Amino acid sequence: MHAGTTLPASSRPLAQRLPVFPLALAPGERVTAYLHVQSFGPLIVPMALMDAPSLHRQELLDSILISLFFGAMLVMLLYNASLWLFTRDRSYGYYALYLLMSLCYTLALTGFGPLYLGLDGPWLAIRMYTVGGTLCFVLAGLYLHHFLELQRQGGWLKWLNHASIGYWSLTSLLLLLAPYSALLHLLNPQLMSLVSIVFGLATGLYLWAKGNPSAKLFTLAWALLILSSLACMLALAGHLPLNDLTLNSQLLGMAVEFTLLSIALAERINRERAQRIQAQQDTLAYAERLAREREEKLHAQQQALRIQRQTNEELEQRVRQRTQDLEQAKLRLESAITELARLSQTDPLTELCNRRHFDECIRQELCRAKRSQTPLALLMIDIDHFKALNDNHGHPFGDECLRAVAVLLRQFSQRAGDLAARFGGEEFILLLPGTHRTAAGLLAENLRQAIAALALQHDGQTVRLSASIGLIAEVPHLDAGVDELIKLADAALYRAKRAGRNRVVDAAEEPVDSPA
Ligand SMILES: Nc1nc2c(ncn2[C@@H]2O[C@H](COP(=O)(O)OP(=O)(O)OP(=O)(O)O)[C@@H](O)[C@H]2O)c(=O)[nH]1
Repeated sequence: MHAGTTLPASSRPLAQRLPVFPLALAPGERVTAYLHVQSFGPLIVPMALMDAPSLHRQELLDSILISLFFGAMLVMLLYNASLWLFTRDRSYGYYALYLLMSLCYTLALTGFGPLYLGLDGPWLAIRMYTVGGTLCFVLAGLYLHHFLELQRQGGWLKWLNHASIGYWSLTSLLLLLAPYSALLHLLNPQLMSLVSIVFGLATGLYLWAKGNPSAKLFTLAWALLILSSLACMLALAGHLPLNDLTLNSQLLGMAVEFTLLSIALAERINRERAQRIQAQQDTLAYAERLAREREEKLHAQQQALRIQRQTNEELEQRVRQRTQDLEQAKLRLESAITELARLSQTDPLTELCNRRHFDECIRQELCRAKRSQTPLALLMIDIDHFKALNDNHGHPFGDECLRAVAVLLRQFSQRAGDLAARFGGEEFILLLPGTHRTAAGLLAENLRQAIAALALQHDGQTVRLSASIGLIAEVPHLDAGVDELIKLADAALYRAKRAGRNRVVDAAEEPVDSPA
């Protein structure tokens, strides 16, 4: 009879997952049975002789326990595979694959795969066990790399793990192609398993000590797997009692390891979620702070703008005010200048033109008269006996008389271009451009009469004035000068004085009129 996992179930004497050989014995019969054992790897051969009901009871119990184990594995596998699908976090993907490979390995180890899933036949049964086991190390290494973030740790840890992954990948490939027995001495997988397991534990402990939050549960899970595997190995070596517990301790350890690793992943999800929430809160707080700062900046800018606008308005207002002040000052200055100019041209007592202004005007009028060859008349008026008047009635009254004569002079010089000026003392001069001799003589006579008609009151007395007038009126010849003109008028005046005063004398002839 032949039995074993490498045989199809149909070729086995009994369709059992473990090698079972039926023995039909009569009561009290003695038989000698020989068992030839051949294995491609380590094999436990716990021999037992039991009747059919006991075998079925035992098998049922084993199947329930192992099925529970597979069920738990399957649930965790699906759970982690779905987590990977939704999160795309490679830790979940590698862990799900790790569970899948562990499932293959344990299916082969327990004999469930070849028996119930039809995964029998020497090639497949052996590969499920060997390649499933080595791929477990590959995926455990990848899981370790991502779950404990060895990339971030860098250095020797990362490279040792890479080396372990490389070794187990190569072994998996070779085991797919070559028989296990041929590679056994070359690859020494038992020793390398021990090295990898110890490396995993050391890595977990090291990172736990460094404060990696995921390392704690990982280390616990890994340590439990090692302890359970150790218990199984010690039981097999005869150092511990070989019973159902020690025999299946590795499976138990794996179940606890898977559970702890799942919890570790769940804890990581929770931690990462908390970190995400914290990060979101931080981001929110940061965004709020930014918004607040921006608002404050905006407010400050608006305030600065308002202040600037206010300052500008104030400045403009001040500039406007200052411009108005300047305009007014300019106007005042101009009027002051005008007033000054007027004052500089005006005799303060009589408010007629003064001598200086008269000199300027007569020069211009003389030029114009020469250019246009029009007549220019000049009247020199001197109040008679003014000294006596001053002496008799006082100087202030003399001033009043001068002002009264000035009023008359203004009345007699109304045409455009006419100019009445105080020539000095009690002497006045009247410039009449464009006035012919006859008209000038007539005007001089009327003026004389008007002066003579003045009746000024002083101390209850009526004071009368008279004036002598020298007149010249002619179209000036081209060489004529102002001095010459004045001299001629003055000479006529002198003659009027000499002739008895209160009269008009034309420079060109004898006096035109004399008092009666
Ligand atoms: N009140 C007053 N008297 C003045 C002013 N200017 C000159 N006089 C006086 O006028 C007088 C002029 O006298 P005179 O030059 O001798 O001439 P007059 O007495 O008028 O004699 P005749 O001209 O010859 O008729 C002087 O006594 C001056 O003091 C003035 O602004 N106000």
